[in-house]
Amino acid sequence: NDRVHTDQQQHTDHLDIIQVCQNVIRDMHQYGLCVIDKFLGEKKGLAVLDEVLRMYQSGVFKDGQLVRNKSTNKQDLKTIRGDQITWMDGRETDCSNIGQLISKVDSIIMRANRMANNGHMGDYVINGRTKAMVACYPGHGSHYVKHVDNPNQDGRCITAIYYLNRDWDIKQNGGLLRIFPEGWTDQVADIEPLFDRILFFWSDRRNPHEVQPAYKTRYAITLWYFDAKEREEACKRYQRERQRELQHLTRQDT
Ligand SMILES: O=C(O)CCC(=O)Nc1cc2ccccc2cn1
Ligand SMILES: [Mn+2]
Repeated sequence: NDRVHTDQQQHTDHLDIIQVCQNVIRDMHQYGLCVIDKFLGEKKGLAVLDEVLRMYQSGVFKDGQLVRNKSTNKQDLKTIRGDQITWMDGRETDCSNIGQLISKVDSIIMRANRMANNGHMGDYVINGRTKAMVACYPGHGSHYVKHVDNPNQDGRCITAIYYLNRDWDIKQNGGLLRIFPEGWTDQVADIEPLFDRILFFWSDRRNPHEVQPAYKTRYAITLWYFDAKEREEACKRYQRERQRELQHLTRQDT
């Protein structure tokens, strides 16, 4: 009966995926963002967290964004390091759980993109993504100023962020992600960076967002998915700029 069990299990897993994709399509269409909790389940979530912590201990993270912070009393600018980041493709040794997370996000994004009839999932044709960016906010007030991930059509259409923070108390620990969805006049979306939670949102100007100061180490893994056409255009633009630069340089030489 265990064979039946596994077929049954695969069947429900299959249904879960379809259900998840329908939720993603609906929420992205209605709100431009989508939050899913219990994405991997406790066991697999902890395995991913364990790999991230081991990587952090090994010192591969580089200092990310420099963030200026006007200290209230004195006028000197205290710079608070924002996030520390490292990029990975998920095939690194001893990172198989991070690899499985990436594959699961890929399958949901690609399937949702196929399932959505035209007009939904933004009419994008998703054909690739960046590597995974593993980020850590070391606490003591590190934050990320309000910004747009893709302000100038670099090809990225969906941001996917997987959070790894257990027992996170937003009042004590801060680190809230606040999204200011364009078109929502007086509303914001406050997302707590909770363990085993995944967030999807349109990467362009529709979703300016900020990370408020964190007072406990705060981990997240981010993937950005490309729209085929926008990405192709961006690469062509980049090539043209490179050509112009090179011609300019060679002209200077002659
Ligand atoms: O951790 C979160 O809740 C979101 C943090 C966040 O927005 N990170 C981020 C990090 C980035 C690093 C390099 C370039 C662009 C970037 C845009 N966004
Ligand atoms: Mn961002």
